[in-house]
Amino acid sequence: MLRVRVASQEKWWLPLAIGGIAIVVGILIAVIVPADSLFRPTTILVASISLMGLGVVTGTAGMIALCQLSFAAVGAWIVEWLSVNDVWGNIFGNFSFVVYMLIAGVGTAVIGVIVGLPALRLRGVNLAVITLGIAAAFDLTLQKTSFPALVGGKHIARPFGLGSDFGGDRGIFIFAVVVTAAVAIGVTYLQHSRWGSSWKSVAFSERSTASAGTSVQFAKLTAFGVSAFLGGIAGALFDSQITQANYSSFSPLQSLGMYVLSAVVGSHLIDMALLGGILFVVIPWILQLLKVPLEWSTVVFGVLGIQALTTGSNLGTDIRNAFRKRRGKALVPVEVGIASSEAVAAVQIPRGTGKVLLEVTGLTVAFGAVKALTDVNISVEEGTILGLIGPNGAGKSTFVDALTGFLPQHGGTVTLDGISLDKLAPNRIARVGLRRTYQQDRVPPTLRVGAYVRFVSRGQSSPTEIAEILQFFACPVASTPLSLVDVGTRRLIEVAASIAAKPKVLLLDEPAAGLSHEEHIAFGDRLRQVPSRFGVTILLIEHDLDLVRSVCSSLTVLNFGEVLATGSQESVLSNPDVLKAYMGETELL
Ligand SMILES: Nc1ncnc2c1ncn2[C@@H]1O[C@H](COP(=O)(O)OP(=O)(O)OP(=O)(O)O)[C@@H](O)[C@H]1O
Repeated sequence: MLRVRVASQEKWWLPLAIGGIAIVVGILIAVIVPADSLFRPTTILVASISLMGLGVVTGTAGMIALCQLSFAAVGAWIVEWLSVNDVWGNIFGNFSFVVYMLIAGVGTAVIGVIVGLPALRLRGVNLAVITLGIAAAFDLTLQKTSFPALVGGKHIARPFGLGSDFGGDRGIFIFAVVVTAAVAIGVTYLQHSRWGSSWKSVAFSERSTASAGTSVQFAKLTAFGVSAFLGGIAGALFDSQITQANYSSFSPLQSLGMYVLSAVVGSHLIDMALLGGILFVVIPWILQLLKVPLEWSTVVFGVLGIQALTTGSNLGTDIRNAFRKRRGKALVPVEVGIASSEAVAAVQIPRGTGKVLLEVTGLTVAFGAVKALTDVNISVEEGTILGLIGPNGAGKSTFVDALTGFLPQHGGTVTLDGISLDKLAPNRIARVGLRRTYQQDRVPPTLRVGAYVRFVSRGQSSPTEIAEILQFFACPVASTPLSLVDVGTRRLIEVAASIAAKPKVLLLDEPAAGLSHEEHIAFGDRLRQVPSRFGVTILLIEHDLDLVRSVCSSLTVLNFGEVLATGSQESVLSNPDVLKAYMGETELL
């Protein structure tokens, strides 16, 4: 289910308030500015809506889509067909255009989801080529078939019975203001919803998105669907303005220009989408005034695009960072502050309940000729912390990948609390109750701490519980942007978020990497409490043997992909084979 929640609980009303103010300002502009000067401002709003859609799929979800104006064309086509045939005019009267516009949005969203299907397999340039190809195909089709109003030699009726005179232009502008404000409010809430978090997560790491229990396919397709919906609404609104569409308004080249603008300004930010809308209309207009051929606007957009894509930044983020700097809130590492206390240090190494929760039997993984794991058998007892150690390349991370569904071709079986995980996709495995963290940083910096933890925990913990877990691991408060947090702390937040998901078993892949030795000890003190305090059983992969000694109920050693020893800490760490396997590292033992 889609749950909407803005970053700061107290400020859920803010987008509504800003939207309301924007509508009032828009009406004032409509009253003050002569009606015959409102055509371009209306087009700016239409372009802004289209850019907000592009901001979702490109700026937020990180996918290249070069067919946004094709979506607008689809929206315009649907609205024209419904209007020309006056399908429900007698039912909805003056409001029928609004109904047609919504239908156009939904219809275009369906097309958007279909167009988004290649994105499930393709990325980067390949996806760009496909979406540009789709734009070209739409363009050719529209050239051949044209729009219903043009074909019938008609103009569609404007909404609310507005005429095509200047008074009507004023009304259309006010209508466009209201629609733009509604879209901006909707996009803002969506960006802060679970969908929005999944888009930001998938842009940063598809693997960690799946590990958080979210379907990568769903995240990508919803981004395409929402983007196309907004494209369709923009197209329909444009039609209400011009009353008869022509294919030349939706060319692939203009879609390309719009993509570039979106990247340059950062149109996932609402104010920047508005700025993009202004540039989209004003640049060709200035060229027209200067009597420069309009095609040159494409060159201007191209130059801006090269600048944006090569620097990897956008105007919106740069402006916000500059403001932060001015207000003394520049990018500074947030202090971790995780420290040992005597009370915490006194907590004993956890003892299990005797029940086997995770059972791995005969796990075998080969990468071509390299046998990464051979017939590995491991069982993890409920309520314990099992340490999985071994030299570099022993197969520890491969073990975690295989268990969590990222190596589906593995041999052997894995059961969690009696449920077979063998045929399940990574996001299903996470939902069944086997979670993992990563050796590399996979925490999306575009989210805030609280939004990230809510996204990963999938509603398993209340806001109070989340605040408690964050405090327990000395993580920054929920409102902190993750981009301000150093990598070591981000890994702690990843652990805290995974615990907030209340999995049955959590696989931690070197969770303390990036922390100082003292922080390692303090982290170990917290970790020891996790099984009893949060009911989460842990399998810990760790090179720091001080940490391993301080938390693990038992140990398993992997070497060359095979289990070398398993049992209590004392028996394993004094095993001569283990000492030999570590060789140069024996002083560690
Ligand atoms: N995608 C892959 N393709 C080919 N070989 C791989 C792949 N992933 C891992 N391996 C090989 O499998 C073996 C086990 O690697 P793995 O990363 O699981 O070890 P590890 O114990 O986690 O090492 P480290 O402690 O350095 O993280 C190594 O020989 C590695 O080179």
